[in-house]
Amino acid sequence: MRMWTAIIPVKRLEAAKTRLRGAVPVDRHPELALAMVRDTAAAVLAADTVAGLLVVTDDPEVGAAVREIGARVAPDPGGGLNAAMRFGADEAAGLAAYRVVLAGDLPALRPDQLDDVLSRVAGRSFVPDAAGIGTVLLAAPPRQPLDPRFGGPSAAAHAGSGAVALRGDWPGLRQDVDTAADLDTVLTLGAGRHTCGLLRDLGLTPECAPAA
Ligand SMILES: Nc1nc2c(ncn2[C@@H]2O[C@H](COP(=O)(O)OP(=O)(O)OP(=O)(O)O)[C@@H](O)[C@H]2O)c(=O)[nH]1
Ligand SMILES: C=C(OP(=O)(O)O)C(=O)O
Repeated sequence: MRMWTAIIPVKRLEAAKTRLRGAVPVDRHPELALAMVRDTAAAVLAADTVAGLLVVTDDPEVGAAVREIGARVAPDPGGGLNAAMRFGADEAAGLAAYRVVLAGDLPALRPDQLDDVLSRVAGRSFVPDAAGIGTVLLAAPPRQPLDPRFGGPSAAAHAGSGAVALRGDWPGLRQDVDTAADLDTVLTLGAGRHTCGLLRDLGLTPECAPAA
């Protein structure tokens, strides 16, 4: 089986998920951002096709949480999301590896969905988000630069740059959480245990992913 190095960029928690503010009480907001990162990272590390996970972040709490489950941490180079992805994939992981970059806000991701996607990758490829506008995953085979074009209508930008769009039945993978409405959808898809636990603590009744 082809083994992938996964990369997840994560902003500092105090600056993260601004469009999601108000979905939970303000004092729990950083905790929600962290819970989503932890669930995304755990699902990635549980995938059979993934050999290792590198998280690009300057946030000490995120760094400690993902190290605890076996991820490596690289510092944020500055310059925004695409710079962090490029650094993680092309420099820290290195061009010799199979590299896949994912957003850190996929709390309903399931390992088998990631395995299914990665088993289909031939050249540089991406998975559009649930709305078909953004991107949740970009993969590059060895020797091919990642060339990330995240931000705004990035699905069109990735297609325009020659990446292949992969489509399949991967609802957890495709559901990133940018807004309160996205969080509602995740409640029905089944969030991972950290996000689920936090939401339950807040009195909500989320569907939860089966224990790994
Ligand atoms: N390391 C790093 N990660 C980033 C940066 N900007 C965004 N990310 C991460 O990239 C992923 C997708 O980003 P967004 O969905 O736009 O998340 P966000 O920037 O926290 O959300 P908004 O504030 O609502 O725009 C998340 O895992 C973010 O934490 C950055 O400058 N550096
Ligand atoms: C950065 C992106 O995501 P979001 O819309 O979740 O910020 C993107 O899809 O390119």
